[in-house]
Amino acid sequence: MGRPSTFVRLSRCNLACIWCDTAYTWRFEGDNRPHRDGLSFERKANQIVLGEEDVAERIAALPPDRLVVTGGEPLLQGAALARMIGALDASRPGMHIEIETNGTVAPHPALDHRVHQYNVSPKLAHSGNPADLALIPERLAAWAAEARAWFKFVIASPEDVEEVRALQQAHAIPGSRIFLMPEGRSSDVIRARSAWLAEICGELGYRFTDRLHIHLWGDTRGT
Ligand SMILES: Nc1nc2[nH]cc(C(=O)O)c2c(=O)[nH]1
Ligand code: SF4
Ligand SMILES: [Mg+2]
Repeated sequence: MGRPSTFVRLSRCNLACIWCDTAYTWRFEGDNRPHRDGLSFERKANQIVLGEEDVAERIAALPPDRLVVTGGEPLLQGAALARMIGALDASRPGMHIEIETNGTVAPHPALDHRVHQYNVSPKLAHSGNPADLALIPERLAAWAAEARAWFKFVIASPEDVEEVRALQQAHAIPGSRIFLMPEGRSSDVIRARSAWLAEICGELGYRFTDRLHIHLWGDTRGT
């Protein structure tokens, strides 16, 4: 948090979280999966198609030496991402590459060896996703065994933490690689939840993480 980074936000998601703050990446016309806002987004206005070389050039032209690929679910486009990062490596070697993922998709092998860090955010029951789509046991076990993977769970109420503890036990996730983050799209909600969530993290030995971008810029796009 706080490190200048270039973000690439990829369209489409295989999950549909009720509180998703980037529903414009997936809830296009005709997609009626439930979402708290009930908004539907015009695909043409919210999805642009760029070639891999073009994306690499745009990243190379920006100052940060850290790239965060997010979404949507970026691992749905793993092979294309591998080619994009290959092109980027030719023009800007040494970039630190992070991938954010909901943890349901295995990274494409051609992509995997280029990644320095995975930010894995499995979705709990309060996301509204069916557990058989959101929590895939062999995937969770694979991320738990992957030293580059850091887990981040979105928490709306103290009861959600019980679910984290059960997943941690069931899949042998090291507690030292677990972050808890409040659910919320405004500073007020995040601050109110941070008060009890930070205490719980202290008690259980998890890391707490804030949502700095919301405090700085609010729930806006491009941030
Ligand atoms: N409402 C809302 N709260 C959140 N807290 C963490 C989120 C995330 O993107 O991980 C998130 C999100 O996407 N939406
Ligand atoms: S997995 Fe992420 S991008 Fe997909 S719906 Fe959930 S919060 Fe949104
Ligand atoms: Mg998000």
